[in-house]
Amino acid sequence: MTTLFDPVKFGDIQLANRIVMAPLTRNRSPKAIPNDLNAAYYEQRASAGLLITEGTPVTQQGQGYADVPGLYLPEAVAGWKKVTDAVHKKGGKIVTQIWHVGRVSHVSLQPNGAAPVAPSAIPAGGKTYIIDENGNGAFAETSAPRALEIAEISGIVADYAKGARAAIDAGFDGVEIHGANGYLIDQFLKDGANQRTDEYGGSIENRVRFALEVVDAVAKEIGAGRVGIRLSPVTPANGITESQPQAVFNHLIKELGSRGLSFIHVIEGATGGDRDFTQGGKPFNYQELKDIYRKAGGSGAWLVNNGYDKAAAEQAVESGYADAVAFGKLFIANPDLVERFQTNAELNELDKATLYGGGAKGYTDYPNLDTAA
Ligand SMILES: C=C(C(=O)O)c1ccccc1
Repeated sequence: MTTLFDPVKFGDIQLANRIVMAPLTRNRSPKAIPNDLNAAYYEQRASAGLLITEGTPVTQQGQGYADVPGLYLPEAVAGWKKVTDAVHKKGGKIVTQIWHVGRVSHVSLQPNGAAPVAPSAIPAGGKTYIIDENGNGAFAETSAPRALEIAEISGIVADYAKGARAAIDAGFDGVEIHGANGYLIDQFLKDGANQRTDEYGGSIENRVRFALEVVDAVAKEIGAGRVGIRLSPVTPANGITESQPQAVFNHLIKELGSRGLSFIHVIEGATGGDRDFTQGGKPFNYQELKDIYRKAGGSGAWLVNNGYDKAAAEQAVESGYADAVAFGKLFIANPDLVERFQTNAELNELDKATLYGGGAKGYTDYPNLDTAA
């Protein structure tokens, strides 16, 4: 019987175990440049089967929060090299999550203070994290977006491919395309954010077009076996809504089945919240989604996430439903989560006050079993 501690292949990427660190924004890379503290943080967690870094914008236009690391400056690629070198020296594997926030941004973060872009001029609502006029981190309402002109879209698709190339140049083992949590790709997928009347809006076939163009461009650039995608069919994150999520994601996953991807990463329920949350008036069927993917020829690893503990993760893998499980908050507080699971050791408590922004406190100062002894 397969267990969490057995190796697994994510396309071209070989994992030593099936315990994955989920992407986690931590806002500790001033000027969007990864630094030595970031390298230490990821190195501490290198025993994961796979590290998926925090969301990494492919352009400044794709940046939605202050102090997140990017992939669009040469200094940032050099900064990421420190991270990948440190993780690889520990025998770890690491991919970066390539990201464009779309409407979830603020004019102070955008090139020339411009409006954020989106499929349609529909605000996300909610807040984002900026650096205020006094140089302090602060939460601010997201700015009203403008609708992308159709002529702009191919350029953004190319930006993802450039970002993926930069990721490989920075030493990453691959990329995860951020297609979840109400950001740009999710905005195109869902009818609450996408009310376009051209070939990128209206029908389900049109609304998945942008996601598939990004997948194809990134796979062409770095090889499909190094490309995963994160999806969140029913999350309400960042004000996103969809009236028929099962139909949208069944169609998308069928299209992804023929593309030879490394992995499919699915957030079940509301991101960071209720696993049973749904949209469209009926429960979402995740098993159906996976079955359609496999039936369509999808051989990528099936990675699940959101609120799993060790027992639930073991059940998901041992039953054959999931190939691996991603853990977010547990990896923040437990750098050696794999060893703690293996030895049934007590887990560190998460300090919620230090999740975003700041320095080593609540970032690189969580004890591992050796230091705690
Ligand atoms: C990248 C994020 C996501 O996917 O939700 C994110 C961004 C800011 C805070 C928490 C999470």
